[in-house]
Amino acid sequence: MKLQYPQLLKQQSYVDGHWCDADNGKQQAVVNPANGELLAHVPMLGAAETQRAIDAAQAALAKWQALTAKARATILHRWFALITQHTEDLALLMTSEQGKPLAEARGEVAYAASFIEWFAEEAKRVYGDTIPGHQTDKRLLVLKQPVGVTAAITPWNFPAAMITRKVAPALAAGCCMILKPALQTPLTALALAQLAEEAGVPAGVFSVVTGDAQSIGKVLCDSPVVRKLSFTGSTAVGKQLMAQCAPTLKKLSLELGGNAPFIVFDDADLDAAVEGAVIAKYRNAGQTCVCANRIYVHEKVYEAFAEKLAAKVMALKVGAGVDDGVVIGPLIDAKALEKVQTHLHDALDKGAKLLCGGQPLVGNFMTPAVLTDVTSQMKVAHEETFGPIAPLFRFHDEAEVIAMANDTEFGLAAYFYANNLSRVWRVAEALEYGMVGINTGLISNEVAPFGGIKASGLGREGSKYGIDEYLEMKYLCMSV
Ligand SMILES: NC(=O)c1ccc[n+]([C@@H]2O[C@H](COP(=O)([O-])OP(=O)(O)OC[C@H]3O[C@@H](n4cnc5c(N)ncnc54)[C@H](O)[C@@H]3O)[C@@H](O)[C@H]2O)c1
Ligand SMILES: O=C[C@H](O)CS(=O)(=O)O
Repeated sequence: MKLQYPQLLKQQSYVDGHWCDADNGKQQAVVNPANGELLAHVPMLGAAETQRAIDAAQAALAKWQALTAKARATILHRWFALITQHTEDLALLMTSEQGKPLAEARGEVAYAASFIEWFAEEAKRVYGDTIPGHQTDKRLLVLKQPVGVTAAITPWNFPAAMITRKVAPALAAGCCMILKPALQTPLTALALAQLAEEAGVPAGVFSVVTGDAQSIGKVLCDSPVVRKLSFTGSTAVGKQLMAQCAPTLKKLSLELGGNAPFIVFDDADLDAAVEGAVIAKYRNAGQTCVCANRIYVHEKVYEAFAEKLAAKVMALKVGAGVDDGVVIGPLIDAKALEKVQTHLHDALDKGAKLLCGGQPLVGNFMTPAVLTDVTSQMKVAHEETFGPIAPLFRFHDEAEVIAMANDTEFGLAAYFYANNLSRVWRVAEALEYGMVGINTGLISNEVAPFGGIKASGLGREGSKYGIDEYLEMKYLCMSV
C-alpha cells in the first residue's frame, strides 16, 4: 500500500496527544479482505489505556469548551481541509482494509469530511432561549452547554463517515471524545486522528483506542466521567451497550441495524426504479445499514422490473476495490460471505428462483444476485442480509405492501417509487421508518437527520439536529 503521505499509515493508537503501543505490547493484524494480505498491525489496548484516555479527555475539557465556537470551528475547518487534501491516501487505506471500490472510498472520504465542515458551522449556531417570565420579577433563560466527555464505538462498513458523524458534532459542541473503531478497519480512524492532530485538535480532546472491544467498551460504559455514548453497529450490540450504560445514566445515540423495504408501484418509472434499486442494494457490496433488504414489486410490473434489474446487475464488475471499473468488492470476511450464502440457499430451498449471480468466488467475493418468487417465509424477509442479494417479492395492492413493508422490528430506511401524488403522501406517512427515499435510492447526506426508530436505534446524526446529541439544556430562573 503506497501512500503519497506515508505518515498517514499509523500502527499505534492515539491517546492524550501521544501515539502509543499497548501496555503489554499486544497487537492485532489488519488484513485486506480482497486477498488476505497483511496491511499493518495496531495495538490491542485494554482497560488501563482506555482509562488514561478518559482521564486525558477530562483534563482537556475545560480549556476546549472555553474556546469560542469560532475558535473550535477554525480547527474543524482545518481538519476538513486536510482530509480533503489527502483524499487519495485515505481512500486507498479504506479500500485496503474494508474492500470497497476506490470510487466509493473517495466518495466516503468526501461524505466523512462533509460532517466536519457542516458541524464547524453548526458550532456557531448553538442558540439558547429567553422565555417570557411567569412572574413580573422573573427572567427565564435556556442555555445549551456541552455534555462533556463522550465516547464513540463505530462499525467497519463506513470506516471514515461513521466516525466523523460523531466526532465532528462532539468537538463542535465543546465535548471531548474517545473513539473505539472497528477492529477490521482501524487504519482509516488512525489516519483521521493524525490529520486532527495536524489541524490543531488539542491533546486529550480526541483519542483513538484500538483493541479489545469488550474490555474497552466496559471501561467506557462503566465510567461516570463519560456522559454520553454514541454507537453505530448491530442492534444486538447496541442493546448490550445500552444496558451497560444504564448504571451511569449516559446520554445515548444508537444507529443500529436495518431491514429496508424498496417498493415499486405500478405507476413507477421502471428505469429510474432499477437505477435506484442498484444503488440502494449493491452500494458497498450490500454492506450498508440502509441497503434495500426486501424489494417489493407490483404484480403488473414484476417481470419487466426483474428483467431490467438482472440485466444491470449482471453488468456489475466484481473484484478488488483497487482495480479499474470494479463496482462490487469483497465482503468483509468469510463469516459475512457465509451468512449471505445461507440467506441465498435458504430462499432457494423454500422456492425462490435465482435470476442471476449468487456464485461464491475465490476469497470473500460473490457475484451480485437477483432472486424472484421470494416470500415472507424466507430469512431474507426478516433478517438483515448485509450482502449483494436482491430478493424480489410480488404485491397486489397498496395496503398489502405497506403491511409487509412495516412487518419488521427495524425502522431505519425505506424506499418507494411512485408518481401519483396522493399515493406518495399516503405511503410516505404510513411507512414506519426514520428515513424514506421517494423515487431515489440514495438518501444519506450531512444536512438531513440520519437515524431510525424501533430496533434501528435512538437519536439522529447530521443535520441541525445532530449537535443536540452533544448538548445539555440548562434553564435559568432569575429574580430581578
Ligand atoms: N444505523 C447505522 O447508521 C449503521 C451504520 C453502519 C452499520 N450499522 C449496523 O452495524 C452492523 C454491522 O457492523 P458491525 O458488524 O461492525 O457491527 P457490530 O455491532 O458487530 O460492531 C460495531 C462496533 O461495536 C464493537 N463491539 C462489538 N461488540 C462489542 C461489545 N460487546 N462492547 C463494545 N463494543 C463492541 C465492534 O468492535 C465495532 O467497533 C449491521 O447491523 C449494520 O446494520 C448501522
Ligand atoms: O451503513 C450505513 C451508513 O450510515 C452509511 S450511509 O450513511 O448510508 O452512507
